[in-house]
Amino acid sequence: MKITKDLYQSSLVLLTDFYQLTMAYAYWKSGKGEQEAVFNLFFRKHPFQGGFTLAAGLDYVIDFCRNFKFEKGELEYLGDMKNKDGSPVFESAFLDYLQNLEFTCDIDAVEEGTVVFPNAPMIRVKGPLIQCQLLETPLLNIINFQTLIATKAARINLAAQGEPVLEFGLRRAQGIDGALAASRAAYIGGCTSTSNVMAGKLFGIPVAGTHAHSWIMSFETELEAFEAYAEAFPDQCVFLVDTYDTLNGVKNAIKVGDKLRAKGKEMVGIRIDSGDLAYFSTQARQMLDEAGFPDAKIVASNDLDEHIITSLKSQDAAINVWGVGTKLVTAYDQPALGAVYKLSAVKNSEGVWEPKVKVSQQSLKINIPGFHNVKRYYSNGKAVSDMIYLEDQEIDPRGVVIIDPIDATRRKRLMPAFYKEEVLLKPIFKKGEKVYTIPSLHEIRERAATQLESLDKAHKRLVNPHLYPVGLEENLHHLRMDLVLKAKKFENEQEAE
Ligand SMILES: Nc1ncnc2c1ncn2[C@@H]1O[C@H](COP(=O)(O)OP(=O)(O)OP(=O)(O)O)[C@@H](O)[C@H]1O
Ligand SMILES: O=P(O)(O)OC[C@H]1O[C@H](OP(=O)(O)OP(=O)(O)O)[C@H](O)[C@@H]1O
Ligand SMILES: O=C(O)c1cccnc1
Repeated sequence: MKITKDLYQSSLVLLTDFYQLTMAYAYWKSGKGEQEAVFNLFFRKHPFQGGFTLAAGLDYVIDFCRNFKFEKGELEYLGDMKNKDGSPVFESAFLDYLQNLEFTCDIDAVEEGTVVFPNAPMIRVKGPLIQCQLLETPLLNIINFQTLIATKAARINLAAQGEPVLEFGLRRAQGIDGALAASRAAYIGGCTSTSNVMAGKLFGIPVAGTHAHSWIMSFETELEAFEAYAEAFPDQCVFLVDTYDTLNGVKNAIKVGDKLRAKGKEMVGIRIDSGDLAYFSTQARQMLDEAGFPDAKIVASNDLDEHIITSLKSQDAAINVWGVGTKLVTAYDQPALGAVYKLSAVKNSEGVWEPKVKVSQQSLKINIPGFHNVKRYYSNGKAVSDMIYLEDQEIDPRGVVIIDPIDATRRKRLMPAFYKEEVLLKPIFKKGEKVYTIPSLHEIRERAATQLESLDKAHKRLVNPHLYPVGLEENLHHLRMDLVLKAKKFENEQEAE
């Protein structure tokens, strides 16, 4: 998949916040540009007040990094930028530096389709400060959106309890790229198909759909419209029955269904797009069954989301297929995932790594220092805990204490030897070379399904989910606390002066 080549004419290096470029310039000018650093991308809170988040977007990140190159047009644009006094913002030697800049970072990341939790790194970038800094905005842009939509899709699919969810969002999505990325993420999250034909072509997602009210309205009668549709698509008839009178629409669908059957064809089903979906679906089911169409599917649409689907299920609605658009692709009712990208270590002039924390008034916002990774422990296929640990830390298989990063009184003792473990950050780039084999979108979707299956249902419920335990390995916890206390002491001393 090539987002840069297929969707855009040029490289995406300027798809960044201006301050990344001004910082890059200042790093370069101060001689720090090549200093090695580590940044981590993570979020602090699950979206939708949920208990899990589903990672998506890494494929775009890989594509972005592989095409990370300042070309002539971009350099000319930057070269033309002027300060208030008319002097150039970026001196030409810096533009020469950018022209020669090759992507040389190490990137480790959780694979797409992995269930992820707050505070644990989803992506770790190690490399020269300038490059790490320039990756911040595009990585956040890509991961925040696709992860948000994949998570929404997973919630909707969980509510549908394995019944097909067709993604219908293109018309209401946030622009062209928003729509395409949303269709991709929705497929990862478990949707069966998309109505977005370009997403089908670009990503290999199955495309599917029914027909609109305009089709019915363009004929004298609904029956004629159904007959003409059956003529064109004898094997793929899903009749939209609610243009005039829903139950009369079902009767017309049955009439055309009988005619199709006489020709050796079967109607696939009907779609209901308005009114009380529980009432009309159960009525329609009864009518279809009595007319000898027990296998005809009932598709429902109309502003559905995970909560309405759950409610319809609790009302015993006879819906088999769910068409979901607006609320899926716009991530209703949480417009953004708040993932951030924070510096966690720099290599000093003696070549020694120095872990870094940003001390904040809110303990929630204190980052995790050092060069760390995440291990997930599984018992009988179920995920039991995630541990964030310093990568060079020996882990005692006989016992390890993990400590909640926000509330240090919440601790858990684990016996790693009892569990199957998975290291979640996988090598993606080494010194700028891709070392990861990108799975197909279908494999990513499979991984998402397996990952969601590995999560206890207490963490998957839509309302008040049980908190999944994620903790800092003891030594990392102490390192973090020491750094925070040191920084606070320094702050206090400065205040006293
Ligand atoms: N039985 C039900 N239980 C819960 N929510 C439902 C039920 N039936 C429909 N809904 C949802 O209620 C919302 C509004 O439905 P409403 O009946 O007002 O739509 P409508 O006005 O008939 O449709 P339209 O405006 O498209 O003609 C939609 O989000 C729909 O999915
Ligand atoms: O409701 P969504 O989840 O976004 O699903 C897509 C909607 O798009 C279509 O409606 P259309 O655009 O014709 O408008 P409508 O609301 O008047 O049916 C379709 O009939 C669905 O209702
Ligand atoms: O195919 C459909 O039924 C469809 C497609 C887009 C939006 N609403 C419905």
